[in-house]
Amino acid sequence: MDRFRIEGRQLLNGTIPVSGSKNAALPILFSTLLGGGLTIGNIPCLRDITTAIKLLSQLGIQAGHDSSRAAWASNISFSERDLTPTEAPYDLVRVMRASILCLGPLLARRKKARVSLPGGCLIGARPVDLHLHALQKMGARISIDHGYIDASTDGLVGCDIHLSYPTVTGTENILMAAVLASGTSRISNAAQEPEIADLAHCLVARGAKITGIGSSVLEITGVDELGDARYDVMFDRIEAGTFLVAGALMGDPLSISGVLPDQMSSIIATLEEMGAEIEITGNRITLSRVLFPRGSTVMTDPYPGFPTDMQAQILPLMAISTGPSTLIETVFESRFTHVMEMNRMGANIEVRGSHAFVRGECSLEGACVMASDLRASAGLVLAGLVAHGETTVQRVYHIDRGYERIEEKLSGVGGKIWRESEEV
Ligand SMILES: CC(=O)N[C@H]1[C@@H](OP(=O)(O)OP(=O)(O)OC[C@H]2O[C@@H](n3ccc(=O)[nH]c3=O)[C@H](O)[C@@H]2O)O[C@H](CO)[C@@H](O)[C@@H]1O
Ligand SMILES: C=C(OP(=O)(O)O)C(=O)O
Repeated sequence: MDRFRIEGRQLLNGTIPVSGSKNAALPILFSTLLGGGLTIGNIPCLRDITTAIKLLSQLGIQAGHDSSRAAWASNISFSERDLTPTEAPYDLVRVMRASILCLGPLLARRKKARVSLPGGCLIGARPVDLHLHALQKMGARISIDHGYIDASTDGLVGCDIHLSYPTVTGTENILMAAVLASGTSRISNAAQEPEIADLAHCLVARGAKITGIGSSVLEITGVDELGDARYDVMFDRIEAGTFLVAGALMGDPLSISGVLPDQMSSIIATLEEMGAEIEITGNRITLSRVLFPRGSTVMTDPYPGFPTDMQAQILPLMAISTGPSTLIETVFESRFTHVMEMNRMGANIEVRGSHAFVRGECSLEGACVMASDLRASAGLVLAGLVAHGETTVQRVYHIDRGYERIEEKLSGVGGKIWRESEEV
């Protein structure tokens, strides 16, 4: 197990290139189960991506290279080798919930799937009932057996699906299933996250018929098969937002490059409200540290709202602000595990239900803290960057799920952050 050691209060100056998006790359990777050959570019080197490629290989999808870290390439070609396997086992689903994304494609292409139930996690219960109801409506027979979703069909049939909540992976699973279903499907109240549009554009490039991309109503007319294509994954909005907060904390100035600023408006607006002066030039965003950040009220929401995947990262800025802030988490019921650790660094945050009340005016101090999930880890790294003295963030395997070489990217702009092996 690795940990990060961070020497705080170093000014960050320069440009950080933003990597390909984890949450766009994963559904695109699982879409290879729909058939056809696909070369994917701009794939980030992340633990979740290697897990996905391992699962795909067990499901008969061949990656055109050795996907180990040492031999990593950001362009990888995928092709179908064997259409018989249909099981996503617990040991892989357990380490990555997004494995549920193989359910829709497997059912559509192979008419059968056995996928371990992902179960709850530290950020909330995270059921998949909306995925299952929609697939049942399309003609899947589904039962739960010893912790596994057992699904089969004689052929999926397009239909109207209204989602009672705009679930992200739910929308992606249904979209992928509908692409090979017979007839037309209409998904209303679909999630509108840009990563879903990225998946849809990739499917269209392979011959899928989808309209309404980027909106809350998707219409899909099924096709018999998908063709070959090459597709580059979009930038990671959450990685980009994380570095923007680093800029607001310690930028001198700090830029991020390779982004579409329009897709980051809620994060940019929040930072501006807190006092950041943000300059946007093409696909680059620049800001400097905010000497006296203002407190704010931020509520997480589905896109285009403020992303829940950014709430742990905005907290250190709130903690040092000149006035109080309130952070309201509406997407997941228990996504505040980082608060206790931030309080150990001197923050003054009180959680009551879905609300975190941040007193502000704190001077954060380095401490030994423990990461409990992916974004919690990122929030603790940011707290370490602005804290006085040394911070140690333990269990950084969480951050390796979703941030590509974060310590190298931060060191490259002047941060003092080192990866060390943790003694167990
Ligand atoms: C791999 C990926 O893209 N992960 C993202 C995806 O997760 P994920 O797709 O799991 O998140 P959802 O949008 O599905 O979940 C949002 C809310 O809906 C609830 N829900 C969801 C499905 C369902 O069948 N029933 C149900 O009740 C969940 O418990 C949660 O409270 O979107 C989240 C919300 O933006 C992000 O935090 C995750 O980073
Ligand atoms: C919660 C996240 O990922 P996942 O849905 O894969 O757990 C995340 O990216 O912050």
